Amino acid sequence: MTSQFYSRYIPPLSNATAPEAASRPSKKRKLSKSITTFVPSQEKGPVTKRIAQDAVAPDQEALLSTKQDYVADGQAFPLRSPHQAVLSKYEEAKRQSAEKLRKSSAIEENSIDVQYDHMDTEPHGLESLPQPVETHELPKISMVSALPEWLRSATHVSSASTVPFNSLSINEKTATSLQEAGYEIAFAIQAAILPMLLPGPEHYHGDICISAATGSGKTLAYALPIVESLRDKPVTKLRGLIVVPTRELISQVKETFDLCNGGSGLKIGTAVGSKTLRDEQAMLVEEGQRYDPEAYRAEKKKEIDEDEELMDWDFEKRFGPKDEIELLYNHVVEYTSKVDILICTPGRLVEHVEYTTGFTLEHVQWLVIDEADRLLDESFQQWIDVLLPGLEYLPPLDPIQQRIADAFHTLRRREVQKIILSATMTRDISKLTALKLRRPKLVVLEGMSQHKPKDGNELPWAESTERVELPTTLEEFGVKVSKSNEKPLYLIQLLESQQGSVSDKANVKPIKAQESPDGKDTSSDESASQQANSGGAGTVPDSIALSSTHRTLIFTKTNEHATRLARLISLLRPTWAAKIATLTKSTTSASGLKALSAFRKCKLSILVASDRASRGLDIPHLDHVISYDMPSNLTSYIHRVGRTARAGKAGRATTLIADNEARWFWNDIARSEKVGRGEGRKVARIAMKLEIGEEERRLYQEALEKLGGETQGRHE
Ligand SMILES: Nc1ncnc2c1ncn2[C@@H]1O[C@H](COP(=O)(O)OP(=O)(O)OP(=O)(O)O)[C@@H](O)[C@H]1O
Repeated sequence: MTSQFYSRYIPPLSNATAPEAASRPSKKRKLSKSITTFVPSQEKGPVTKRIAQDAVAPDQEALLSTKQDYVADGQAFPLRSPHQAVLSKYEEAKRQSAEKLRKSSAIEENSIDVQYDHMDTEPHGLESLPQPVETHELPKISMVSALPEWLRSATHVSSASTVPFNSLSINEKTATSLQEAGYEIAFAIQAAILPMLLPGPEHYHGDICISAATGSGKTLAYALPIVESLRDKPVTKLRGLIVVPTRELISQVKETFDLCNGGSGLKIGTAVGSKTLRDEQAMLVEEGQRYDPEAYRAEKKKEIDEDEELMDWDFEKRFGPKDEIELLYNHVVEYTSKVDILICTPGRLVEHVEYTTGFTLEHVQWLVIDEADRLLDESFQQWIDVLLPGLEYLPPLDPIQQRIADAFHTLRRREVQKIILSATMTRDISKLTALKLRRPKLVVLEGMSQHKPKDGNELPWAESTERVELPTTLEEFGVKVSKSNEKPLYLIQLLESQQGSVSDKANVKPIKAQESPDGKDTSSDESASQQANSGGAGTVPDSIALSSTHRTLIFTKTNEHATRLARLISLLRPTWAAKIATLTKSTTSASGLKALSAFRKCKLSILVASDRASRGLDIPHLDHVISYDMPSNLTSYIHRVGRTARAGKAGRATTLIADNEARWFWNDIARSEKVGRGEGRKVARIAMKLEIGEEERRLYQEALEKLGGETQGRHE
């Protein structure tokens, strides 16, 4: 309405029609400039007046056009100041532009009318337009201060604080079996955790999260107290539940439990998924019968339930026919657990909770989640949502117990001791909250390195809990690969370099990283290649045999890459073929375990694996980990290299770095402030000059073609 009103009354700009023009909301107002003019006043002394070019009242305009007087508060004042000349020029310019505007307005009049009909504009005076309220930037909150108190105030354990096992209150039989296995001294994380979990004055009443480097002995830190607490239980019930991410880890964790179990008679079971569910069910739950006339009568009443029939039908379809047991008169079926402790993957656990009749979590007292960050990252059939209700479930009391409970207002609550562990423990509170931890405590194993950020200040104590520690005995190297299509040849040369006697042929030489005062690594490719040994064999070194004691674990980015790389190595070095195996997600459980076992026993020298093998695997005396493909992130790097240099032993980790990966690797891995390394340790650059002759190159091409043909054949 307003705009229509204005459009109808907008006259062409002229002195005579100036009143309407002055009050019309002009599109050009946006462009208007304010001019401050100094005007002397006879009565009040000098006054300052603002003139808006397009908002001049008609009477003012008329006066202004005389170039003699000026208007203030509706009154005309003669201009007498020394600025008169300047003002006159301004007035002349203004007059000319008003003239121009009038002409163009006359032409555009109609169209302006149309535009104004549709414009929702409001008249506006000279007062300043409302501006957005100035906001003050909120003070930055550090990530650490946003964490709950228990995550900020972790208990820090020095890696030097080890104690003999016999100083801890553990059973004599357990101590003996540990001693027989060569375990005399409890590692630092064990020395810290065992008193918190074993009965005694230092026992901690609450859940414990543990962040400690790879190979620091976390498995024993939880296995030992669980066995100690359950060893005297007269009846077998499922009381301990250990959840790990992979099948390979299950058998490894079981070995540690077996070690602690010496003479306790506890039954330790596993749910791996390598057997059929039905076979596994038979191993976990015993079906028997109990004399109970009352329950028998109740059972009879609810027989032939349609829902039950449907459930049974579904069950049989999926798992095969159910074994029916012949029930004696006045007897009911009774299920009992065949295991005290169960080690399982989350997927298999969910299947047993959902489909195994008689499988119950109602007696579980210990829950361990190993490699917690990985398990919490992946939902695995919402395993936590299936698990936790089972751990919170309270069986109904019999009438007498119920009356006593009511009389004393007893609050019934399950107290399951939860232990959450990882070398790269998550501080993601949303993930940890899902575990419903009770009075949680975070225990962090510190490295030997005293971390100092680049500015020389000590990190705030809490912030350092974000760091991950690498084993202090680990040596790390980075090898630049100039041409990524020759990466397999670099790998072969690297593998040959470690076979003792041939090391001098391999043309490998560590380069001391040259650190500039600002911490930047200045060692260039040029300097690297200059320092490299220029000699080389230049022929096909097919006579080089793999050392029978030296083992290398090679990581690739996918299962497919691992399989192809293992095959390519075999094609390039046929004499090695019998000493190479792969471990990937697609490897069957049985063959994976077989390969691992052979690798552990040094029957295999090279294991090519995907990241499936990067978590938790313990291969004693593994010499070398090679990241053939770059790890996807820092966490993955930490776990990969952590397969070596375990339990205080020496170990090496080498990463092959393509040109486009170099910046990320050196900045985010090698020089990351989030990583704690042993005193004075840093990732060393290795200059490796590829020394291959024409014959080797030809063989390489042939091998690639053969591999390509095989892969194609597989996909056809
Ligand atoms: N007190 C000890 N004395 C000697 N060896 C030990 C002791 N405790 C553990 N070990 C050995 O140390 C190795 C590493 O232990 P473990 O696998 O528990 O490490 P971890 O901290 O769980 O590592 P990761 O984070 O990689 O899973 C194993 O070979 C184990 O047998």
